[in-house]
Amino acid sequence: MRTETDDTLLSCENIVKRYGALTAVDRLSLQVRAGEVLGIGGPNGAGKTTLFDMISGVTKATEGRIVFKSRDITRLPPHKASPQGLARTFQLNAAFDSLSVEENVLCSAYFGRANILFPQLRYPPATREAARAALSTTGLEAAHDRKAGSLTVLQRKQLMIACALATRPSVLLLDEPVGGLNVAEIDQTIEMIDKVRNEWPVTIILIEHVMRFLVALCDRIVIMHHGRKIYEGPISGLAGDRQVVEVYLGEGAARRLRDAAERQACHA
Ligand SMILES: Nc1ncnc2c1ncn2[C@@H]1O[C@H](COP(=O)(O)OP(=O)(O)OP(=O)(O)O)[C@@H](O)[C@H]1O
Repeated sequence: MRTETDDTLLSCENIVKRYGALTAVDRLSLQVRAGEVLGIGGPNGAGKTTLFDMISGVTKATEGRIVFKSRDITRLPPHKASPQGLARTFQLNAAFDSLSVEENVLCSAYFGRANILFPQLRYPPATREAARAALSTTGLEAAHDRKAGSLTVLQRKQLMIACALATRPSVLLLDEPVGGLNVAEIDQTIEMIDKVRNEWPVTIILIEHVMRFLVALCDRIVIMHHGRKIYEGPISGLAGDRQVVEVYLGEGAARRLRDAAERQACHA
């Protein structure tokens, strides 16, 4: 069933990804509206990263169609998807360790923008401005000349987000942005994503297991299991969904989630 509306920015239509006999994503359909923050959850191996891989062109869908800004992007490779307005981060560090923070962000801002392998000695002013704004939003300005290899885990995650932002995306895909961070760092990242929302005209899709992060930021959530969508709706409905509790949350997490959603509603 198509539920596309006028403000649909990205649409996945019955997409499938098979790796040999394994079906990692199984006829998944999804619409993302301009301006929303959509969370994607689900157990390990559910197909969440594979979904991001297909949208960002890192891997090609076996079947189905991905439409972005009314254009079929199903077969676009990453260097062509990026200038269209799609950017992503990865679960693990994806920076050039021997380059500085600023050089990493400049490389990203330039990615896919010109038909030459190496930029001129001087980047165009628009590239420099995008890099500067991305460093400012992510709080990395003071670390701009540090080598990426010397950064803390939190700073590396901030750098991946800065690199993605510098491409000036319409849709930003964040793959486990707080995985491995402590509570204070998770709170700092929530503040940063809020800042991204306020300062950049961007729609965000994020994969995360940390429920308080999802509760704080997401307008809507999709839960995947064995490559399929088993839940789509508000976070407040998750703890009452029997299948989600059974295959993903468990009773304890469902209770904590209910409490967190109530606290969030009180503060809203
Ligand atoms: N390149 C690949 N070749 C073969 N199988 C793959 C490949 N990439 C992913 N898979 C398999 O596809 C399934 C879905 O993997 P995926 O990484 O998308 O899950 P996930 O929901 O992101 O899991 P996690 O929460 O652990 O990151 C898994 O069984 C995984 O082993």
